[in-house]
Amino acid sequence: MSVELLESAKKQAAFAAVDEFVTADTKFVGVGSGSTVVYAVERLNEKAKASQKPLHCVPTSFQARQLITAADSLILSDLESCPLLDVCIDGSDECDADLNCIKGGGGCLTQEKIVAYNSKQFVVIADYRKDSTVLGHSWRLGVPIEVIPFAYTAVSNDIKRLGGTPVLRMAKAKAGPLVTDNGMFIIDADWGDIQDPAALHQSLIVIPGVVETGLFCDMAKVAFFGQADGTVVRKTAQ
Ligand SMILES: O=C[C@H](O)[C@H](O)[C@H](O)COP(=O)(O)O
Repeated sequence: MSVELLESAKKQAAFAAVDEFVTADTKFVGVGSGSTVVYAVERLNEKAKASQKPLHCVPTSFQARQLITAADSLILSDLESCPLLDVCIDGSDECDADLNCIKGGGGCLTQEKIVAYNSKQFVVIADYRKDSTVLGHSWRLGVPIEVIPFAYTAVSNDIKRLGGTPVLRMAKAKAGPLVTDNGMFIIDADWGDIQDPAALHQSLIVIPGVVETGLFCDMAKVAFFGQADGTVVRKTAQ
């Protein structure tokens, strides 16, 4: 599939989600991170401009903050000012049949989970490649796990004990590890097909040094998947 068609699939998904979940009554929106969210912000900005009503947007990353700031009709906000959001719209690296997600492929996950948790609705937008049945099946880069730098070897050893294969994520244009928006490292850990993502998350989150995992379980109720043919498949959690 061409890059143009893939981008178009992302855009269709993002526009469909914003059009359904951002209504005249919507005031507070969580803005996810990644390449698909760029189109959601474009649509949010169009809606805010057309309605002339304030749309307060809480970012989930430095990237999201920049997108909101660059959009001339959106109001940049935070969880102190807006502790409960109407909706959070975010991308995903893989989504299973129950709409559990793997997130963090772009290095953002902890702020994303906090914002999604503090939203009345969490809506996923993605292209068709992310639509899966079992997590870990199509996303082969591993589950992103954000860790305190001091603890990364200890956490890696615990991940091995849990049957995973941990890899410290390295930066692209800097020597050494990737450093997240929170000053942390990311370990990508592969388990192959993950039959019980909630149980795996629980095993990981109790390890000292783990800040958050990229397993978003039982959070999304609706997902929009842009297709290669320009249509959008809307799925609800089973
Ligand atoms: O770290 C990045 C975030 O979790 C993204 O939402 C996720 O990687 C999906 O990104 P994209 O829309 O670029 O596929």
